[in-house]
Amino acid sequence: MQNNPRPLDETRAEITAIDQQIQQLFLRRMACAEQVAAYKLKTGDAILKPDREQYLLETLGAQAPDGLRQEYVSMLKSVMRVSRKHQYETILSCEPARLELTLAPRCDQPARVVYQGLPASYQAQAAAAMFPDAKEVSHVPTFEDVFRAVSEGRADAGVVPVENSTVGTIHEACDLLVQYDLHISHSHVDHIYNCLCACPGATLQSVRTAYSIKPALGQCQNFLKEHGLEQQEAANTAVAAQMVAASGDLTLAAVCSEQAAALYGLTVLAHNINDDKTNQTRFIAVSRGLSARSDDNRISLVFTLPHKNGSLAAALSVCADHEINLTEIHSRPLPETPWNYRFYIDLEGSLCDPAVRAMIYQLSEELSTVRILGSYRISDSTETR
Ligand SMILES: O=C(O)C(=O)C[C@]1(C(=O)O)C=C[C@@H](O)C=C1
Repeated sequence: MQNNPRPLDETRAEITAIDQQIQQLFLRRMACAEQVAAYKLKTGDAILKPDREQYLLETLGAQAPDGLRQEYVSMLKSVMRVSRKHQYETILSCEPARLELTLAPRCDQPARVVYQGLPASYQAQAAAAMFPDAKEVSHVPTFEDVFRAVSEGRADAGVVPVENSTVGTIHEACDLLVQYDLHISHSHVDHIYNCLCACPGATLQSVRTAYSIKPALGQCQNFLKEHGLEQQEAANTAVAAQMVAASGDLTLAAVCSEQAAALYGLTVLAHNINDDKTNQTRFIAVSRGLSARSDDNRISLVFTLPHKNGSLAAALSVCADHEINLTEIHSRPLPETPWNYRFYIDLEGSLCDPAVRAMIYQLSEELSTVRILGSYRISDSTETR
């Protein structure tokens, strides 16, 4: 390092001049990318050419000085990534059918809606808020039953929770989204106010055990621990309420909504016992067939990645290059391949946006498995994500 560094303005003036030169070179390079795109449009050749990229990275990388090789290679990778982006956009604008999307009409008023649990569960409340005019609303014992009912055509939409603001992702729903060929068509966020409820005559002193579905227990950990309550899992908050009511046992309590307490004849011993008073859950509706509308503002994708250095960063950079904002990412382990993951991402936009389509085209060409889980509109004013 120099003891008397050059004044910042002078160095910045030189940087600006260099950046102008780089810009000229960049424009020439992108003009080449357009030529390549025209050639590949005609020949149907793939845009991504890993061998060619590897050759450039190795030969040009070897010419860079040791202390700057990594920096140079990173820059060259970015240049080639945006060169591909430009090619995908160019080709897709000429031939939109390159991105094969079979779209079904969106049904905002499904006749038959199914949810897991029992009436007065949070899912039941979400289903009613999402589809108030449904002709037939049914409930089934498990999340998988919801997916099965929709896939087999016994229901037109299934409502499941996917994420809670306190305990995070509801993994089972995410796994089922991959196992079943269904798509997210609607999304809804509800505030969740859990209460401790027990049979009439019970008190906070008499209850010993709290029953509920695992995420609901997770949302009330501080309260349950402070009151020394043993925690037992039930299939659902409303199932827990019904079970406690049927037992008549003054030592048992359910963590459920006020509505569930009222429906099953329980007394509320403590209102809003959540650790986080802003506790909210996001529900989705799944339907058969992928649908899209121009006023959709969220897209969900799932993909797997090669077990290679930088592959997740490269995939996310593709989203950023197309200026598509990422709102959520999480991963799930891939069964039977330890330490390999499936990635779920939520992005802002609609499948009708040309930029979103170009991004999906690039991802689906460059990653081995990309599935569009849905394009939908975030409907509730509480839904900020
Ligand atoms: O040479 C090609 O086939 C190109 O498409 C050009 C280019 C590049 O920008 O250098 C871009 C994408 C390929 O993966 C390899 C190289």
